[in-house]
Amino acid sequence: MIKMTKNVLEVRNLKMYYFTNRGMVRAVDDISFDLKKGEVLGLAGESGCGKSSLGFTLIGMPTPPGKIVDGSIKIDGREIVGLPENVLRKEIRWQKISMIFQGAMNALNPVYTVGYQMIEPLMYQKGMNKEEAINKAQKYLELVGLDPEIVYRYPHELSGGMKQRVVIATALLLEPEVVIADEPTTALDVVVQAQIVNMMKKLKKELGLSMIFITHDLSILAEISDKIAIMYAGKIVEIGDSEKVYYEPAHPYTQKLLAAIPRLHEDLKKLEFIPGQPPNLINPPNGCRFHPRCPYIMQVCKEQEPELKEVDKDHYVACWLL
Ligand SMILES: Nc1ncnc2c1ncn2[C@@H]1O[C@H](COP(=O)(O)OP(=O)(O)OP(=O)(O)O)[C@@H](O)[C@H]1O
Repeated sequence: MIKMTKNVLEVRNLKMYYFTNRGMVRAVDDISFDLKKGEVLGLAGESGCGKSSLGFTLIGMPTPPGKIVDGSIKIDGREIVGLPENVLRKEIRWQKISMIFQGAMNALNPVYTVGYQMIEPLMYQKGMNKEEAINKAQKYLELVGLDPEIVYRYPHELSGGMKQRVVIATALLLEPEVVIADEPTTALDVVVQAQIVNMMKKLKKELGLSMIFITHDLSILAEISDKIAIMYAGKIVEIGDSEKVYYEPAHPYTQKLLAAIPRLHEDLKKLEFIPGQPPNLINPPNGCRFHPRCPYIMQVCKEQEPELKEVDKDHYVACWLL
Protein backbone atom coordinates (compact mmCIF):
# COMPACT_ATOMS: atom_id res chain seq x y z
CA MET A 1 0.00 0.00 0.00
CA ILE A 2 1.45 3.36 -1.00
CA LYS A 3 1.21 6.08 1.59
CA MET A 4 -0.11 9.17 -0.22
CA THR A 5 1.83 11.67 1.80
CA LYS A 6 4.95 12.97 0.10
CA ASN A 7 4.58 15.77 -2.44
CA VAL A 8 6.42 14.82 -5.63
CA LEU A 9 5.43 18.05 -7.31
CA GLU A 10 4.89 21.47 -5.77
CA VAL A 11 3.84 24.32 -8.04
CA ARG A 12 3.62 27.84 -6.68
CA ASN A 13 2.38 31.03 -8.35
CA LEU A 14 3.47 29.76 -11.74
CA LYS A 15 3.11 32.16 -14.67
CA MET A 16 3.97 31.32 -18.26
CA TYR A 17 3.13 33.88 -20.93
CA TYR A 18 3.47 33.75 -24.71
CA PHE A 19 5.16 36.93 -25.93
CA THR A 20 3.47 37.35 -29.31
CA ASN A 21 3.35 40.29 -31.73
CA ARG A 22 -0.27 40.83 -30.73
CA GLY A 23 0.62 41.00 -27.05
CA MET A 24 1.23 38.80 -24.02
CA VAL A 25 -0.94 35.68 -23.88
CA ARG A 26 -1.37 34.80 -20.19
CA ALA A 27 -1.84 31.07 -20.72
CA VAL A 28 -0.64 29.99 -17.24
CA ASP A 29 -1.43 32.75 -14.82
CA ASP A 30 -0.59 32.29 -11.16
CA ILE A 31 -1.14 28.58 -10.72
CA SER A 32 -0.39 26.72 -7.48
CA PHE A 33 -1.04 23.08 -6.56
CA ASP A 34 0.62 19.98 -5.08
CA LEU A 35 0.76 16.44 -6.38
CA LYS A 36 1.39 13.62 -3.92
CA LYS A 37 3.25 10.41 -4.61
CA GLY A 38 0.90 7.90 -6.23
CA GLU A 39 -1.78 10.49 -6.90
CA VAL A 40 -3.57 11.29 -10.17
CA LEU A 41 -4.59 14.90 -10.68
CA GLY A 42 -7.12 15.36 -13.44
CA LEU A 43 -6.96 18.70 -15.20
CA ALA A 44 -9.97 19.87 -17.17
CA GLY A 45 -11.35 22.99 -18.81
CA GLU A 46 -12.49 24.23 -22.21
CA SER A 47 -10.19 24.26 -25.20
CA GLY A 48 -7.68 27.11 -24.96
CA CYS A 49 -7.79 27.50 -21.16
CA GLY A 50 -4.08 26.62 -20.88
CA LYS A 51 -4.00 22.91 -20.01
CA SER A 52 -1.31 21.92 -22.52
CA SER A 53 0.60 25.12 -21.84
CA LEU A 54 0.74 24.15 -18.16
CA GLY A 55 1.93 20.64 -19.10
CA PHE A 56 4.76 21.93 -21.29
CA THR A 57 5.73 24.46 -18.60
CA LEU A 58 5.98 21.74 -15.96
CA ILE A 59 8.49 19.79 -18.04
CA GLY A 60 10.49 22.99 -18.45
CA MET A 61 9.68 23.26 -22.13
CA PRO A 62 7.25 26.11 -22.81
CA THR A 63 6.55 26.33 -26.53
CA PRO A 64 8.10 29.44 -28.14
CA PRO A 65 7.35 32.33 -27.74
CA GLY A 66 6.38 31.18 -24.24
CA LYS A 67 8.46 32.00 -21.17
CA ILE A 68 8.10 31.29 -17.48
CA VAL A 69 7.81 34.75 -15.97
CA ASP A 70 7.33 33.89 -12.33
CA GLY A 71 6.80 31.12 -9.81
CA SER A 72 8.27 27.85 -8.71
CA ILE A 73 8.10 24.19 -9.79
CA LYS A 74 9.65 21.73 -7.34
CA ILE A 75 9.99 18.11 -8.35
CA ASP A 76 10.90 15.88 -5.43
CA GLY A 77 11.99 19.02 -3.59
CA ARG A 78 14.25 20.31 -6.37
CA GLU A 79 13.50 23.69 -7.97
CA ILE A 80 13.51 23.42 -11.75
CA VAL A 81 12.56 26.98 -12.70
CA GLY A 82 15.73 28.73 -13.82
CA LEU A 83 17.77 25.56 -14.45
CA PRO A 84 19.76 25.76 -17.68
CA GLU A 85 18.50 23.73 -20.63
CA ASN A 86 21.41 21.25 -20.53
CA VAL A 87 20.66 20.40 -16.87
CA LEU A 88 16.95 20.08 -17.58
CA ARG A 89 17.73 17.74 -20.46
CA LYS A 90 20.27 15.65 -18.57
CA GLU A 91 18.68 15.41 -15.15
CA ILE A 92 15.03 16.39 -15.16
CA ARG A 93 13.07 15.89 -18.38
CA TRP A 94 12.01 12.25 -18.93
CA GLN A 95 13.96 11.17 -15.82
CA LYS A 96 12.02 13.10 -13.17
CA ILE A 97 9.03 14.32 -15.16
CA SER A 98 7.81 13.16 -18.53
CA MET A 99 4.93 13.98 -20.82
CA ILE A 100 2.73 11.99 -23.15
CA PHE A 101 2.14 14.66 -25.78
CA GLN A 102 -1.23 15.22 -27.38
CA GLY A 103 -1.26 13.32 -30.67
CA ALA A 104 2.17 11.75 -30.03
CA MET A 105 1.05 8.38 -31.38
CA ASN A 106 0.78 9.96 -34.82
CA ALA A 107 4.25 11.43 -34.46
CA LEU A 108 6.07 8.08 -34.20
CA ASN A 109 8.69 8.02 -36.94
CA PRO A 110 7.49 5.70 -39.72
CA VAL A 111 10.98 4.79 -40.91
CA TYR A 112 12.26 3.37 -37.60
CA THR A 113 11.14 0.35 -35.62
CA VAL A 114 9.33 0.89 -32.32
CA GLY A 115 12.37 -0.46 -30.46
CA TYR A 116 14.76 1.93 -32.19
CA GLN A 117 12.63 4.87 -31.09
CA MET A 118 12.33 3.59 -27.53
CA ILE A 119 15.95 2.72 -26.79
CA GLU A 120 17.57 6.02 -27.72
CA PRO A 121 17.01 7.73 -24.33
CA LEU A 122 18.09 4.57 -22.50
CA MET A 123 21.38 4.44 -24.38
CA TYR A 124 22.14 8.17 -24.29
CA GLN A 125 20.72 9.16 -20.92
CA LYS A 126 21.26 5.95 -18.94
CA GLY A 127 24.35 4.67 -20.73
CA MET A 128 22.84 1.24 -21.43
CA ASN A 129 24.14 -0.93 -24.25
CA LYS A 130 21.76 -1.90 -27.04
CA GLU A 131 20.85 -5.28 -25.59
CA GLU A 132 20.10 -3.88 -22.13
CA ALA A 133 18.05 -1.09 -23.66
CA ILE A 134 16.01 -3.49 -25.83
CA ASN A 135 15.35 -5.67 -22.78
CA LYS A 136 14.10 -2.72 -20.81
CA ALA A 137 11.93 -1.49 -23.70
CA GLN A 138 10.41 -4.98 -23.95
CA LYS A 139 9.69 -5.02 -20.21
CA TYR A 140 7.81 -1.73 -20.52
CA LEU A 141 5.90 -2.88 -23.59
CA GLU A 142 4.71 -5.86 -21.57
CA LEU A 143 3.77 -3.56 -18.72
CA VAL A 144 1.41 -1.63 -21.00
CA GLY A 145 -0.12 -4.86 -22.26
CA LEU A 146 1.76 -5.29 -25.54
CA ASP A 147 3.70 -8.21 -26.98
CA PRO A 148 7.42 -7.46 -26.36
CA GLU A 149 8.14 -8.54 -29.97
CA ILE A 150 6.62 -5.22 -31.01
CA VAL A 151 10.08 -3.66 -30.58
CA TYR A 152 10.85 -5.07 -34.03
CA ARG A 153 7.70 -3.68 -35.69
CA TYR A 154 7.17 -0.40 -37.52
CA PRO A 155 4.50 2.12 -36.40
CA HIS A 156 2.31 1.51 -39.48
CA GLU A 157 1.94 -2.14 -38.44
CA LEU A 158 0.21 -1.12 -35.20
CA SER A 159 -3.36 0.02 -34.43
CA GLY A 160 -4.04 3.43 -32.85
CA GLY A 161 -4.50 1.90 -29.40
CA MET A 162 -1.23 -0.05 -29.72
CA LYS A 163 0.65 3.07 -30.82
CA GLN A 164 -0.73 4.97 -27.84
CA ARG A 165 0.48 2.17 -25.54
CA VAL A 166 3.96 2.46 -27.11
CA VAL A 167 3.94 6.21 -26.44
CA ILE A 168 2.91 5.61 -22.82
CA ALA A 169 5.60 2.93 -22.36
CA THR A 170 8.19 5.35 -23.77
CA ALA A 171 7.17 8.08 -21.31
CA LEU A 172 7.68 5.62 -18.44
CA LEU A 173 11.03 4.15 -19.55
CA LEU A 174 13.28 6.40 -17.50
CA GLU A 175 11.09 5.84 -14.43
CA PRO A 176 10.02 9.45 -13.88
CA GLU A 177 8.42 10.58 -10.61
CA VAL A 178 5.65 12.41 -12.45
CA VAL A 179 3.98 11.73 -15.80
CA ILE A 180 1.83 14.29 -17.57
CA ALA A 181 -0.65 12.69 -19.95
CA ASP A 182 -2.12 15.27 -22.36
CA GLU A 183 -5.39 13.99 -23.83
CA PRO A 184 -4.04 10.42 -24.08
CA THR A 185 -7.37 8.96 -25.17
CA THR A 186 -8.55 11.58 -27.65
CA ALA A 187 -8.68 10.31 -31.24
CA LEU A 188 -9.26 6.72 -30.08
CA ASP A 189 -12.62 5.00 -30.30
CA VAL A 190 -14.56 4.62 -27.03
CA VAL A 191 -13.71 0.94 -26.50
CA VAL A 192 -9.98 1.60 -26.92
CA GLN A 193 -10.31 4.72 -24.76
CA ALA A 194 -11.69 2.60 -21.93
CA GLN A 195 -8.87 0.07 -22.37
CA ILE A 196 -6.24 2.81 -22.16
CA VAL A 197 -7.86 4.36 -19.06
CA ASN A 198 -7.97 0.93 -17.38
CA MET A 199 -4.36 0.30 -18.29
CA MET A 200 -3.34 3.65 -16.81
CA LYS A 201 -5.23 2.86 -13.61
CA LYS A 202 -3.31 -0.41 -13.43
CA LEU A 203 0.01 1.41 -13.94
CA LYS A 204 -0.88 3.86 -11.23
CA LYS A 205 -1.48 0.98 -8.82
CA GLU A 206 1.48 -1.17 -9.84
CA LEU A 207 4.11 1.55 -10.22
CA GLY A 208 2.73 4.03 -7.68
CA LEU A 209 2.73 6.49 -10.55
CA SER A 210 2.03 10.16 -9.89
CA MET A 211 0.22 11.62 -12.84
CA ILE A 212 -1.39 14.73 -14.23
CA PHE A 213 -4.12 13.62 -16.59
CA ILE A 214 -5.27 16.35 -18.97
CA THR A 215 -8.56 16.03 -20.78
CA HIS A 216 -11.67 17.99 -21.56
CA ASP A 217 -13.67 14.80 -20.97
CA LEU A 218 -14.87 15.06 -17.37
CA SER A 219 -16.36 11.58 -17.26
CA ILE A 220 -12.88 10.10 -17.88
CA LEU A 221 -11.46 12.30 -15.14
CA ALA A 222 -13.93 11.08 -12.54
CA GLU A 223 -12.89 7.55 -13.47
CA ILE A 224 -9.14 7.95 -13.07
CA SER A 225 -8.42 10.94 -10.81
CA ASP A 226 -7.91 11.25 -7.07
CA LYS A 227 -8.07 15.01 -7.37
CA ILE A 228 -9.57 17.24 -10.06
CA ALA A 229 -8.47 20.76 -10.99
CA ILE A 230 -10.66 22.91 -13.22
CA MET A 231 -8.90 25.55 -15.29
CA TYR A 232 -10.50 28.64 -16.73
CA ALA A 233 -8.64 31.28 -18.74
CA GLY A 234 -5.17 30.41 -17.44
CA LYS A 235 -6.19 29.89 -13.82
CA ILE A 236 -7.30 27.07 -11.55
CA VAL A 237 -10.79 28.02 -10.38
CA GLU A 238 -11.57 24.85 -8.42
CA ILE A 239 -9.44 22.00 -7.11
CA GLY A 240 -10.23 19.20 -4.74
CA ASP A 241 -11.01 15.58 -4.10
CA SER A 242 -12.34 14.12 -7.35
CA GLU A 243 -15.71 12.96 -5.92
CA LYS A 244 -16.31 16.38 -4.36
CA VAL A 245 -15.54 18.31 -7.53
CA TYR A 246 -17.49 15.89 -9.72
CA TYR A 247 -20.57 15.43 -7.54
CA GLU A 248 -20.61 18.68 -5.55
CA PRO A 249 -19.02 21.27 -7.86
CA ALA A 250 -18.89 24.63 -6.13
CA HIS A 251 -17.65 27.04 -8.82
CA PRO A 252 -20.35 28.19 -11.26
CA TYR A 253 -17.98 27.35 -14.14
CA THR A 254 -17.44 23.77 -12.92
CA GLN A 255 -21.21 23.44 -12.48
CA LYS A 256 -21.78 24.58 -16.07
CA LEU A 257 -19.01 22.34 -17.39
CA LEU A 258 -20.52 19.31 -15.66
CA ALA A 259 -24.04 20.17 -16.77
CA ALA A 260 -22.70 20.17 -20.33
CA ILE A 261 -21.75 16.46 -20.29
CA PRO A 262 -24.25 13.73 -20.99
CA ARG A 263 -24.70 11.30 -18.07
CA LEU A 264 -26.37 7.93 -18.04
CA HIS A 265 -29.96 7.83 -16.73
CA GLU A 266 -30.46 11.55 -17.22
CA ASP A 267 -32.78 13.37 -19.53
CA LEU A 268 -30.74 14.53 -22.50
CA LYS A 269 -33.01 17.58 -22.83
CA LYS A 270 -31.48 18.88 -19.59
CA LEU A 271 -28.02 19.11 -21.17
CA GLU A 272 -26.75 22.65 -20.94
CA PHE A 273 -24.16 24.59 -22.82
CA ILE A 274 -22.07 27.43 -21.50
CA PRO A 275 -23.14 30.68 -23.16
CA GLY A 276 -20.47 33.03 -24.44
CA GLN A 277 -16.86 32.42 -25.35
CA PRO A 278 -13.76 31.83 -23.23
CA PRO A 279 -11.93 35.17 -22.96
CA ASN A 280 -9.01 36.37 -24.98
CA LEU A 281 -5.95 35.71 -22.83
CA ILE A 282 -4.17 38.84 -24.06
CA ASN A 283 -6.81 41.07 -22.45
CA PRO A 284 -8.65 38.89 -19.96
CA PRO A 285 -11.59 40.45 -18.08
CA ASN A 286 -10.88 42.27 -14.81
CA GLY A 287 -11.91 40.67 -11.55
CA CYS A 288 -13.08 37.09 -11.95
CA ARG A 289 -12.30 36.01 -15.50
CA PHE A 290 -15.54 34.03 -15.65
CA HIS A 291 -17.77 37.00 -14.71
CA PRO A 292 -18.98 37.86 -18.26
CA ARG A 293 -20.43 34.32 -18.57
CA CYS A 294 -21.50 33.75 -14.97
CA PRO A 295 -25.22 33.59 -14.10
CA TYR A 296 -24.54 34.80 -10.54
CA ILE A 297 -22.49 37.90 -11.38
CA MET A 298 -22.15 40.54 -8.63
CA GLN A 299 -20.40 43.93 -8.67
CA VAL A 300 -17.34 42.58 -6.81
CA CYS A 301 -16.82 39.93 -9.51
CA LYS A 302 -16.13 42.66 -12.08
CA GLU A 303 -13.67 44.48 -9.86
CA GLN A 304 -11.66 42.06 -7.76
CA GLU A 305 -10.10 38.76 -8.51
CA PRO A 306 -11.19 35.98 -6.14
CA GLU A 307 -8.44 33.87 -4.55
CA LEU A 308 -8.72 30.10 -4.12
CA LYS A 309 -10.43 29.58 -0.77
CA GLU A 310 -10.84 26.32 1.17
CA VAL A 311 -14.61 25.70 1.21
CA ASP A 312 -14.40 22.18 2.57
CA LYS A 313 -11.53 19.90 3.57
CA ASP A 314 -9.00 19.93 0.67
CA HIS A 315 -11.57 21.57 -1.63
CA TYR A 316 -10.58 25.00 -2.91
CA VAL A 317 -12.70 27.35 -5.00
CA ALA A 318 -12.05 30.84 -6.36
CA CYS A 319 -15.46 32.51 -6.34
CA TRP A 320 -16.97 35.53 -4.55
CA LEU A 321 -20.16 33.59 -3.84
CA LEU A 322 -18.32 31.37 -1.36
N1 LIG B 1 2.91 28.74 -29.15
C1 LIG B 1 1.94 29.59 -28.81
N2 LIG B 1 2.04 30.90 -29.09
C2 LIG B 1 1.07 31.79 -28.74
N3 LIG B 1 -0.06 31.44 -28.07
C3 LIG B 1 -0.22 30.14 -27.77
C4 LIG B 1 0.75 29.15 -28.13
N4 LIG B 1 0.30 27.94 -27.70
C5 LIG B 1 -0.90 28.18 -27.11
N5 LIG B 1 -1.21 29.49 -27.16
C6 LIG B 1 -2.41 30.14 -26.58
O1 LIG B 1 -2.41 29.88 -25.18
C7 LIG B 1 -3.74 29.64 -24.71
C8 LIG B 1 -3.79 28.28 -24.04
O2 LIG B 1 -3.62 27.24 -25.04
P1 LIG B 1 -3.45 25.70 -24.68
O3 LIG B 1 -3.16 24.97 -25.95
O4 LIG B 1 -2.50 25.56 -23.55
O5 LIG B 1 -4.91 25.34 -24.16
P2 LIG B 1 -5.57 23.92 -23.90
O6 LIG B 1 -6.48 24.11 -22.73
O7 LIG B 1 -4.53 22.88 -23.81
O8 LIG B 1 -6.43 23.70 -25.21
P3 LIG B 1 -6.79 22.31 -25.98
O9 LIG B 1 -7.75 21.58 -25.09
O10 LIG B 1 -7.44 22.82 -27.24
O11 LIG B 1 -5.50 21.60 -26.20
C9 LIG B 1 -4.64 29.78 -25.93
O12 LIG B 1 -5.14 31.11 -25.93
C10 LIG B 1 -3.71 29.56 -27.10
O13 LIG B 1 -4.15 30.26 -28.24
